[in-house]
Amino acid sequence: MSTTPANDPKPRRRIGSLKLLWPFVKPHRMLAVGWLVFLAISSGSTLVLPMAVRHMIDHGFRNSSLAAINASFLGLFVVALVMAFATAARFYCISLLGERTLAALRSKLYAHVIRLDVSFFERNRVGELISRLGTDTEVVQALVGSGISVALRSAVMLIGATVAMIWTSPHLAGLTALVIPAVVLPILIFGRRVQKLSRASQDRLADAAAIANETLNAAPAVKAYARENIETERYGNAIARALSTARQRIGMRTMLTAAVIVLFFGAITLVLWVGARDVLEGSLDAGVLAQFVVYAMLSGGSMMGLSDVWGDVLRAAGAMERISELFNEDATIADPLHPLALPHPVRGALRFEDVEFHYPTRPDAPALHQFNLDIRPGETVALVGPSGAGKSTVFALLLRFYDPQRGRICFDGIDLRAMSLPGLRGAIALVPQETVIFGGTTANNIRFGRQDASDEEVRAAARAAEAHDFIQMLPDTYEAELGERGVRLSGGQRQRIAIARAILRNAPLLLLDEATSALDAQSEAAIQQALERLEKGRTTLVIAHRLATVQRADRIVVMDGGRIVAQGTHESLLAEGGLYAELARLQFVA
Ligand SMILES: Nc1ncnc2c1ncn2[C@@H]1O[C@H](COP(=O)(O)OP(=O)(O)OP(=O)(O)O)[C@@H](O)[C@H]1O
Repeated sequence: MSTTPANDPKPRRRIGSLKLLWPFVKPHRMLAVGWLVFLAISSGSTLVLPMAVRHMIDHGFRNSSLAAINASFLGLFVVALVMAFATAARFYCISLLGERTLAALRSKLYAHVIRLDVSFFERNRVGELISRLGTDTEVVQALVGSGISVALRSAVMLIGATVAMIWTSPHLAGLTALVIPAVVLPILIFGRRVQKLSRASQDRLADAAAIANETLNAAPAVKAYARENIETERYGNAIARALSTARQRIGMRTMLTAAVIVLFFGAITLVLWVGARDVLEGSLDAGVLAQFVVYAMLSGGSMMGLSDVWGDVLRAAGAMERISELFNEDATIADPLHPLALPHPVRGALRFEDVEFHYPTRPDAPALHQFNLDIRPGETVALVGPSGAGKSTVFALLLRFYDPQRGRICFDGIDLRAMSLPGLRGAIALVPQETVIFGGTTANNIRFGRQDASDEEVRAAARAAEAHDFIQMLPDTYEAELGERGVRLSGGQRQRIAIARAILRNAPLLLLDEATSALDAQSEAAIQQALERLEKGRTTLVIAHRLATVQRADRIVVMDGGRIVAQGTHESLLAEGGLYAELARLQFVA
């Protein structure tokens, strides 16, 4: 996903990526229109000011009647009032437009990313994604909320002041035009370099953010291995790389700014010098020269505003390009055009037909090989085998986190790929090896299993999962805040929350991945009963490392190296000897 500056696309295409912003700006175009109107008013009133200056110099002071002076200054004040109001209104419109655009962009980006395949999250570091949601969108907001405003205002002022300069003195304006290329050229040359460096520095920052995210999330592990110094150095190096790119960018921009100012004021001084000689010769009015000077200053200021903002435009274009890369990522695991629904009621028959599968990141290492398995409705099947045998992979394929490269998997006779994802996943309850607890109350954490469950149902599920007792001991019981900023649960407690979720989900297919591994013997015995009740009447696949779980199963499937090497009951497999007997002898302890 990260692109090296060396293969950067052409700047024109880069700037073109800003077009992608339009759908986010469009719903708020009235703000943009309001902004344009106020921009016109404020720019207009600014352009009127020099005329008032000329008027005062040419007439006001010479025929110094008090009434005329009063009128001049009152006029000036009114123009200033209009300018103030229009400027404030313009600021309001554009800032709000920026915020709204950013909010819409962030929401849409998140909604897109969260739907991407599981493999996408394996290929990309979460820290980097968070940086895109944060930093990149902020850069874009800076452009929409102020950069574009400065750019357009400067452009309008530049055009207005230029026209006014020509109108004031075509002779001096012509001279000015001759020296303009000397000012514009450096902007173009340095601008391109600034833009390349902008993108590179954003990339480096995202790298650093990814490291921080990874290590801060695993702070206990870092401490346990006393790696604070090593990690600090790693992060420091990443920041140093970001800093060095940023320094190059700042250096380039500094040169750009200096060059523009020197060249511009050089040009203005030259023109003024000629104008002053004209005044001395009597071919030019002093008032006209004064008016021309003010317009020239205005156009100079605008020009600088433009050169300043050009860097922002390029930065935002770079950021938008990175954002659009994310938008261009498509989920390959997606709903078919005309999804088939599971029968009513769901029976729960599963069938793996000649399944071949390797993880996208490991094309040379098949995780499942010639995998064939038929599971009857309501059957409880235990998957056993050494670590890395492919047991969790069977679950990942059933959940359609990945599609097999060959063969097919059917649920009640329907190929998983022919179903909608919510249709398929809605029929599955998973108790994973690692339970994730989200920020929120205990009740809502259990409700993760089924959003619309009532408080009563949540409690009943907790009771059945043997979680009620420990929840009662929490401060605020079911309303206790869990997760990062709340109560931390033990491994066994988390596992019981996960089981409660599965109970609440009440799905026809139950996937238990070492569901009781973190429990003590007493809780496990109680939970085994709860699970046994839960398994009644639904198809259950259990990944088991423990004898107790395995003996409960109707059938045991022994896996090794991505294949099924034996299957049967506990007794028959023991009698057969082989891998199962060996595992049983070791009590399945992995
Ligand atoms: N996301 C992944 N990307 C690449 N390879 C993976 C991924 N997950 C698992 N593998 C590989 O696929 C093979 C099967 O892994 P799997 O997790 O299915 O084994 P398992 O039998 O569940 O092991 P365990 O009992 O240790 O959990 C292993 O060689 C593993 O390294």
